[in-house]
Amino acid sequence: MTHPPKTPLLDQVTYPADLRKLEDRDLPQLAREVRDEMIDAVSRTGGHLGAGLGVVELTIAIHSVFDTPNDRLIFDVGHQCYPHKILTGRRNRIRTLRQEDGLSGFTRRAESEYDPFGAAHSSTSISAGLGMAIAADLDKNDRRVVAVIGDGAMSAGMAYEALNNAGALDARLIVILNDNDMSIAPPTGAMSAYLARLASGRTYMGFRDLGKKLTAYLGKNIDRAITRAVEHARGYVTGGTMFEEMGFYHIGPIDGHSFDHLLPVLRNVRDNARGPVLIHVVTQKGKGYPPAEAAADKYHGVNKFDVITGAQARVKPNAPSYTSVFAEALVQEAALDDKIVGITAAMPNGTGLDKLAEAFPSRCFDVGIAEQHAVTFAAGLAAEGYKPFAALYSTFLQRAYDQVVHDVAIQGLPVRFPIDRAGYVGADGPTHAGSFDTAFLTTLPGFVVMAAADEAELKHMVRTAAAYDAGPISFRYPRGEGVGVDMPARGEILQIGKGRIVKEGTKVALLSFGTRLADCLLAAEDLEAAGLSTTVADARFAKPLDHDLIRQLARHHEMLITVEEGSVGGFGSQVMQYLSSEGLLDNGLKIRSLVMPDIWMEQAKPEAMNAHAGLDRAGIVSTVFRALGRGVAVGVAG
Ligand SMILES: Cc1ncc(C[n+]2csc(CCOP(=O)(O)OP(=O)(O)O)c2C)c(N)n1
Ligand SMILES: CC(=O)[C@@H](O)[C@H](O)COP(=O)(O)O
Ligand SMILES: [Mg+2]
Repeated sequence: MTHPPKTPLLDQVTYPADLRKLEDRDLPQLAREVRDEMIDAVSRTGGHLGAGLGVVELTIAIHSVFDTPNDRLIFDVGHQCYPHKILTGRRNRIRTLRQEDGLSGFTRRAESEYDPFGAAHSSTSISAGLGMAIAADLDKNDRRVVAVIGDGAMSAGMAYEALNNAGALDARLIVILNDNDMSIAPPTGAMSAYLARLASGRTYMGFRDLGKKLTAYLGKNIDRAITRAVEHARGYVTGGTMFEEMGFYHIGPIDGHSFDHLLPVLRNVRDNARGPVLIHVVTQKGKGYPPAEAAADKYHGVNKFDVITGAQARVKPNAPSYTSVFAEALVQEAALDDKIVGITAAMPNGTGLDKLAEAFPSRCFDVGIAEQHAVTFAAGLAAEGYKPFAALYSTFLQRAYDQVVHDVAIQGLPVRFPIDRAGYVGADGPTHAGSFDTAFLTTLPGFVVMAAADEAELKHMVRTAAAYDAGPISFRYPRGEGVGVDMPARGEILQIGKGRIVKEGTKVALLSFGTRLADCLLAAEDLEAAGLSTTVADARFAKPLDHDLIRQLARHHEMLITVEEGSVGGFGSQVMQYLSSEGLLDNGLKIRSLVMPDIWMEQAKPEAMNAHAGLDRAGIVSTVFRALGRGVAVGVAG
């Protein structure tokens, strides 16, 4: 175990006000120390490393030039905020990152006045920054607003909606485009190619210097009309960048690791900008840590690691991950059906579609951070007879809800939705929890909504989805590894709308949707030990429901408990709706629906989050005992 780094200069800096007392010549040393501190901290906590390493100088320069927190600084996504947190009074907690009761891995308003806006889902910073800039104008307050957005985040439509509006409002907003030519994976899309051209255009760099001198010459009181005329003239000569065409004064590209570049430009813009400015900085993701610089993913998200070697701690899994089971099953089906195609929104590795891309490069599409486009792009493919698997994390699917409704469900198009990271995800906390997908999909007429109880079930659901062409179909599964069940060589085609009894009993019925089945089986052991004969069933489908199974459970048990790792409004609500409409609640059936509590659950280990939610073995048993009016379950294991 390495010792925390020696940081004599950083030790003098708790807040940006301390940083602003330093001389410019001290800042490179401060950057070295911030980098060392961050590498040591993340080596102990795990987390997002590469992005933060790429913005150490930029973060220092911004806090040095702007009067934060009065001037607002917003980071897009926020995964690159660790240097920012170290410099804004949170260094003493930086080794609690992403742990229960620890610092968030993203910016959070509740955590610090230096975090004026929470993030984690990408491409929101310009919109939020514009709102704050307009608020400053309305308040007749001259505070500055700075939004730092990455090249990956610039691939999402929301960023253009905001640029478009900012240009039209002529708002005093400073956008810093942090261009490291990386998303999580190498970036895709025409914007990425465009930025690469901008960053490499020698002439462009030359003229920029003139542009900067010109800006410096334009004093504080220069009339906006003249400034805009100059900008258009410059744009005309240089062929105008897209950003200038959208009304932004575009500066750069400049070296995002050079204080000689950063400080004069930021001071210049701070003192002279009268309208929207976009500063294009070029940085390196993973900068300053050779293992990260050398890695294909630039150590975007890492486990704990050895600082000396960069080797990440690998816990030997007891079972394959759900993501890998999905990927292998999809490749297997795609080999048998050339109509199967895959779509990811900038998450090829996270969703496992990188495996499909390796096997069938022409049938796998990374559309960038563009979930809305991903879903309607998939709908277009389905309209032409293809079998698109739009693989999205549950939380990111939220961004495309209207596309799911309007472009897929209403038209009944057979788009397949593999929903990964369903349920609590652990360290990424409430912004990434997969809580609402069952609720927002089961309300849609014609949708088939499944959840895998284990990795074998997931394999069946991939095959079932591949074979199902009658309309949209989804199947959810959690982050992490499976339960270790035997796997079939190939999945079976499940009968749509049919669940299964896993264990027969007579008094209590536990009806699970998804991977809570394992805890239901453990709870059944405890209930049997307490003299309560218990049935355990796996619903498999939240839509269409297995009405025969539900009727049977309701009529032949004293109590029915539904269990799901999702919000209210999902599976349990569908079951209650059915029971009430069929009068099956009229004869005294005791029923409880176990769901995620109606709170934003803070980050912790997923099993702890499920325990806090009452969705684990102990929580299920306690619910039964309370419903039966018996004391808290005594001697319950787990
Ligand atoms: C809406 C949304 N989709 C996907 C993600 C997952 N994600 C987190 S960071 C990232 C890449 C961001 O790239 P960039 O903005 O260039 O930042 P960098 O990591 O390069 O600093 C992605 C796709 C997300 N946070 N939000
Ligand atoms: C910052 C971001 O949104 C992604 O990096 C996300 O944290 C990935 O989640 P997984 O680690 O579950 O793939
Ligand atoms: Mg990037």
